[in-house]
Amino acid sequence: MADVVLENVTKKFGNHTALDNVSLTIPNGSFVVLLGPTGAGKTTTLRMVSGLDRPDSGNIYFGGHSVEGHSPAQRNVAMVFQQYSLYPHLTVRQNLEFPLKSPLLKTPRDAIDRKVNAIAEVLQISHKLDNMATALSGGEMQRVSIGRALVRTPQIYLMDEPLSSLDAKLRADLRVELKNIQAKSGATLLYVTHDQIEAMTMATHIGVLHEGRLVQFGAPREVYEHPVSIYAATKLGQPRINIIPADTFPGAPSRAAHIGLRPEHITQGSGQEALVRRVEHLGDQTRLHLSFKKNDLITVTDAHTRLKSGDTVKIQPDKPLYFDAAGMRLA
Ligand SMILES: Nc1ncnc2c1ncn2[C@@H]1O[C@H](COP(=O)(O)OP(=O)(O)OP(=O)(O)O)[C@@H](O)[C@H]1O
Repeated sequence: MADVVLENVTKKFGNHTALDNVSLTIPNGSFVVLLGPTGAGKTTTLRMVSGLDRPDSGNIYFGGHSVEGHSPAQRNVAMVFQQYSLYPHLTVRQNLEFPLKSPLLKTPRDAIDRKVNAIAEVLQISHKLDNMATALSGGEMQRVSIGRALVRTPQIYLMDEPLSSLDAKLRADLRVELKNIQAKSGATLLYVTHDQIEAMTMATHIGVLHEGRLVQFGAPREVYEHPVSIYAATKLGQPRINIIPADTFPGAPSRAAHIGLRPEHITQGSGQEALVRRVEHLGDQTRLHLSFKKNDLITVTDAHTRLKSGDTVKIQPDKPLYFDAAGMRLA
């Protein structure tokens, strides 16, 4: 494994710029998650690193060496796509051992068996090893695709929404397992998702893409606590950050046009009165939907709150973030 570096990478399709001068370092052993809405350039970034596609300008380096013109095999990358791609005429076991049976690798039979059994266990498909790949559910096929990447030791794993077709329970299990595998093995991952829980829980670094530009790159907490813009702030946090006019609460700097308040940064019990519009009990957490000076706000409160719709509650901001009229963060 090695540092993977993108340097001023630009990619156009016709006159549409899919990636605009992106520079990014994926440190050896890191788990980098790319976040952004559809069309932001996440998959294109992955394809540039994989060698499936070539940048129009800019360079890509693996371990300090340019990989210009190198195929995915020469780059030694392992890819998992949103949609499984298995060999239908092979069993699950044969699919999983396929990458290890390359004549170049000369992996001994018992090592192949050990690896395949271990990965099958992690992915909860041990009981299906002798099934044909086509005799599986969609979620099982996707697990085999992930497994086929994980049996390898590539320079970098490239994963494009690998968990999106799985049900919630399996998704949560695999999130933990993928993170464990990466942390233990020191593997380097570049991972695309729309799911911010995946991003927050697995990433060592998050890259936020906006219309082909990398607008922020940093640790999940850093992006969460110090977003560079409203756009970046809204990519993390569930419920979403509240964005309200700067004069809603006193104390905003003169250039501020908006205040950003994370739901947990609205203190209750003192301050000004807000109207409770709705109380959402989620079990471990209760969300309050408030109306305050014509703004809708969402905050979190005690799971056993007695508040109900129509009540009033005093609120004040804690750790407000300020943004200018263009949505850029003010220091
Ligand atoms: N082969 C292609 N031909 C033409 N346009 C393309 C091609 N691949 C991507 N694009 C365009 O480039 C832009 C970035 O696409 P990309 O697939 O990287 O977005 P994304 O962030 O991965 O989105 P999604 O979350 O929907 O997968 C989009 O506007 C897309 O339509």
